[in-house]
Amino acid sequence: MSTDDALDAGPYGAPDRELVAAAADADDRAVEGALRPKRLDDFIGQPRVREQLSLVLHGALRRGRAPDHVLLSGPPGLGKTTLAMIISAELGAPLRITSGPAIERAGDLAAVLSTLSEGEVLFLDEIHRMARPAEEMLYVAMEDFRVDVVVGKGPGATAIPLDVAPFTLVGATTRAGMLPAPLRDRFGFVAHMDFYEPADLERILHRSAGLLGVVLEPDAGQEIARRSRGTPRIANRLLRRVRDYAEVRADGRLDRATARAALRLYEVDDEGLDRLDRAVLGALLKRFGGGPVGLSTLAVAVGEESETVEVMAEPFLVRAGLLARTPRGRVATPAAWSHLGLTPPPDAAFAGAATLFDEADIGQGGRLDDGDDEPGTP
Ligand SMILES: Nc1ncnc2c1ncn2[C@@H]1O[C@H](COP(=O)(O)OP(=O)(O)OP(=O)(O)O)[C@@H](O)[C@H]1O
Repeated sequence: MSTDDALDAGPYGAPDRELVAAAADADDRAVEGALRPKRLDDFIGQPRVREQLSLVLHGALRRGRAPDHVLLSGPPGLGKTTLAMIISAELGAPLRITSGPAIERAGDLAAVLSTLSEGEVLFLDEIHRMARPAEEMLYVAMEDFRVDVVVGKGPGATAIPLDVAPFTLVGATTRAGMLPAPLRDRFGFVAHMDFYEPADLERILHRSAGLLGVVLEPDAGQEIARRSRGTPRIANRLLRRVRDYAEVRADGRLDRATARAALRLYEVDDEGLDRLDRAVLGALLKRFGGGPVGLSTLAVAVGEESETVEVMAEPFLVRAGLLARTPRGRVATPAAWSHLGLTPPPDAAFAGAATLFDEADIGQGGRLDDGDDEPGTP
């Protein structure tokens, strides 16, 4: 098997997206649910978001009113769903969960909104993927607690206004830049969630190990945290894989040697890069000489959707200082070349020479020209 094949294949020869994919198998999802912190005090890391949110919630509780609508934005697996559940728990209010892709028509949203009870928290995951007509209905509902249901078609169509009980919308998005401004502006509080520090991930891992009933040795915790791409979901998932390895192949102890061996088996490298990250970097360096190259060209080269590369791989690669988004396309940094053990050609474009963008744009869907229309892009 060539190195590239090895990158493309999982431990059993099948494509291995398990460690990074947002969709875990049913078992993993059940465990993931059990590991969620239930109250704001148990939520580790993100101190700014926690403090700001705490003020929003406690201010509303003191006034006895529903709090402002909340938008949570950031890369997958950082705890947006967990925070939505915490908001409902802190308010002592019921939680209704739906998602943008499930709302294909305005009528789907009207059905949800018209059955909300007073004070209910509505969690709308992937809010940027909701149908346009539903978005317009949502603006009105957020502001006036009313929906206009249109009956009939053409000139005879009439809008029947329906009252909606005062509710709190918690929207979550990996691409805040894709939300139309009128929708974004109707959120009273926007929380930008950032990747976690390794020390916070270590605390999350020890808490999770306690809940799973296993003893995680401190240096193993450090090792897993360092390779978790700043993401609690990945940290918890790696912990479960290390536990499997310890139980099946070793003496059951979750120590550093076992953690290292398990992570090697699952193709998580020293910096936490997984198969998709390395495939993206590999294509950028080996096929496009380090860039600049457009996002969709890069995505085709690794056999993925542009959105998968943009949401799942890029934010971390940017954060790790391996890739930069520039107006002309994606560019590898010198660190990317050395990470893959390659020597840059003398004419390689380096990110340092290009205009860099604020990290807040990355993963929030900040619209940059991805350079796809650039003449000469392969
Ligand atoms: N701050 C935290 N402290 C402890 N555990 C956390 C924290 N944040 C997230 N987790 C854990 O990480 C897992 C993923 O979190 P969650 O599902 O809330 O992420 P998400 O941002 O909603 O992801 P997605 O956008 O992919 O749905 C959960 O099982 C939860 O246990």
